[in-house]
Amino acid sequence: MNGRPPSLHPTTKPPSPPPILKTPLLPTPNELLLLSIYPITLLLGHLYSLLSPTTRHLPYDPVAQSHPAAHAPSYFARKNNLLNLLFVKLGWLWTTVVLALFVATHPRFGVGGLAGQVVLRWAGSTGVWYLVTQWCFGPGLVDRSFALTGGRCQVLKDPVAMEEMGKAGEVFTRVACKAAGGQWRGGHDISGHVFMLVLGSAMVAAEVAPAVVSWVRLVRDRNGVTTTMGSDGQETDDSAVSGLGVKAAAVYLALSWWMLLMTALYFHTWFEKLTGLIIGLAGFWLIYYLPRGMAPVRAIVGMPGL
Ligand SMILES: CCCCCCCC/C=C\CCCCCCCC(=O)SCCNC(=O)CCNC(=O)[C@H](O)C(C)(C)COP(=O)(O)OP(=O)(O)OC[C@H]1O[C@@H](n2cnc3c(N)ncnc32)[C@H](O)[C@@H]1OP(=O)(O)O
Repeated sequence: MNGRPPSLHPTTKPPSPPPILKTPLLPTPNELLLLSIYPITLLLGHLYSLLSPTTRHLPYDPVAQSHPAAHAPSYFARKNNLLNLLFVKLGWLWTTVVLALFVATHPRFGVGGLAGQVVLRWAGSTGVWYLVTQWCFGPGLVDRSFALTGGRCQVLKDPVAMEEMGKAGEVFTRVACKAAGGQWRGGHDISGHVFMLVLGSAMVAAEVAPAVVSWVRLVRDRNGVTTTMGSDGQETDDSAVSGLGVKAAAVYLALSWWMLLMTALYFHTWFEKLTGLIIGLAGFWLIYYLPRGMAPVRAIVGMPGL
């Protein structure tokens, strides 16, 4: 002890908090919160299906990826439910229609090359969807990965056709297999529903969210009677941010979430849904995050809301 009282103003600085990893290539905390809706929906839906007394004892057909129709626990557990046939099976068409409606009805796309940049981002996402589900220099990636993991089309009704296919060692598609009266079995079947619902809804949300955020800001400003100006200083028109395009997008996003939940509840194994989610998010990252960190690419495709 030197008899001196301890200083009230220590000269050494308190340790600074660890630096937060900030990179344009990763989602911001708010974006992460929104994106977490996908894994949470899949996880809770799947857990419910394992625990629920109504579904857990029902027979499940791993080849059809569903409960047999006679034992379907609900209308949405049947493949021929109307939302599946009209909304998901034509899902990319609806994604395109909703995005086009948004661009056509929102005034911010009237000037500059903004609409062109949305079309470029749409084209990128469409390319990803096409390569994964439809065609990738032959069968799409979903069908290729099925064949690579040991899957084959078994044409049970026609042994000759089956032998021919076996000899050719062809990569068949699920659609062609079903059309030939066969069963697509034995491989890892990435959930196309999860992939497409995640990629399409994330794209629509990313494009439309900035307009809704500016609308929320406008309402808040009005409540405080401060201003009716939008973020760009122009007078903001309510219909521009809550108009037909935004309403269509809201309906589209609600239906996408519902069908994702239904897939989580009644279809596919957990791993097949997980791989659908990972590929869907990877596709979204490729089109919406990678360009953020590459200035020349960003200058061409832009970013939603900027
Ligand atoms: C700002 C934009 C402006 C644009 C301006 C354009 C300018 C350029 C100018 C000019 C160009 C114009 C060009 C436009 C073109 C646009 C692109 C199109 O629209 S193309 C046409 C539309 N086609 C689609 O949309 C197909 C979408 N569907 C698919 O891709 C597949 O069906 C997919 C990926 C959704 C699913 O494939 P799975 O159903 O075969 O496979 P799994 O998801 O693994 O499911 C396995 C089984 O489980 C059932 N299942 C799974 N989840 C289910 C659920 N929730 N409910 C019921 N069944 C479920 C399924 O039904 C399936 O059964 P089971 O094979 O049918 O027997």
